[in-house]
Amino acid sequence: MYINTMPIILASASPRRKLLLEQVGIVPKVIPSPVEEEGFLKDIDNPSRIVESLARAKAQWVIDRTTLPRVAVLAADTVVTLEGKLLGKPADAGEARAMLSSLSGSVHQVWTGVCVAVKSRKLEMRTWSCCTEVEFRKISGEEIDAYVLTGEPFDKAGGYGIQGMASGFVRTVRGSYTNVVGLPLAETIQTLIELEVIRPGTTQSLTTQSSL
Ligand SMILES: Cc1cn([C@H]2C[C@H](O)[C@@H](COP(=O)(O)OP(=O)(O)OP(=O)(O)O)O2)c(=O)[nH]c1=O
Repeated sequence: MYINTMPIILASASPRRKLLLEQVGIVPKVIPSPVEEEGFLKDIDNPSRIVESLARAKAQWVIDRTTLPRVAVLAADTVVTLEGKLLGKPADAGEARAMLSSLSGSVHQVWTGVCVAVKSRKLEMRTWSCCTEVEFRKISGEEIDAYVLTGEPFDKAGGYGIQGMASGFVRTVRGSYTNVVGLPLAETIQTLIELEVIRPGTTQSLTTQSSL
């Protein structure tokens, strides 16, 4: 239900971010950015600054390499915080189990930073972040073991996917749901419209009728 006014590059390998955009009719080209999180994680007391800096760096990496005269680049980064501790992606099963048991029976925050960079005659960059509070019910050690065995935790901040089998762990969500999945969709669409990257409309014929 949106028409691109210029090519959109998604600077992210996350299949979830691509799916969220496609769900509303925005079809991006994907060019993942190899920006690593390590150098950005020092500012532990300021998760919004961490995810915003990472999103901006991912977008900048792609902008620096594109030769297209008019293009929009969209990048994002997601982290989880629990009582001031930052949780990225678990490196192994032990770390995934530890993350999930720390999330059990408590409330944590999911932060996503987003950067939209539009290159035409000049470069305009907008960066912001969103925070959602997620409450997990108490989950048993057996449930954690079984969940880790599915493999779902490994490419996800905090070691879980709210859109997947961990949906049964979630008691409440306060804030944007799509922010938890990796891209706050309402704010992203709003920004893309404001920067004239997309506009409402459809390329499909409205006169198509089924023949009876
Ligand atoms: C909390 C949570 C995170 N996630 C995902 C969103 C992100 O893809 C991932 C966090 O990792 P990110 O580093 O933000 O993104 P990525 O490595 O998948 O992709 P890229 O760096 O190329 O942009 O965790 C879920 O899919 N569901 C959830 O419930």
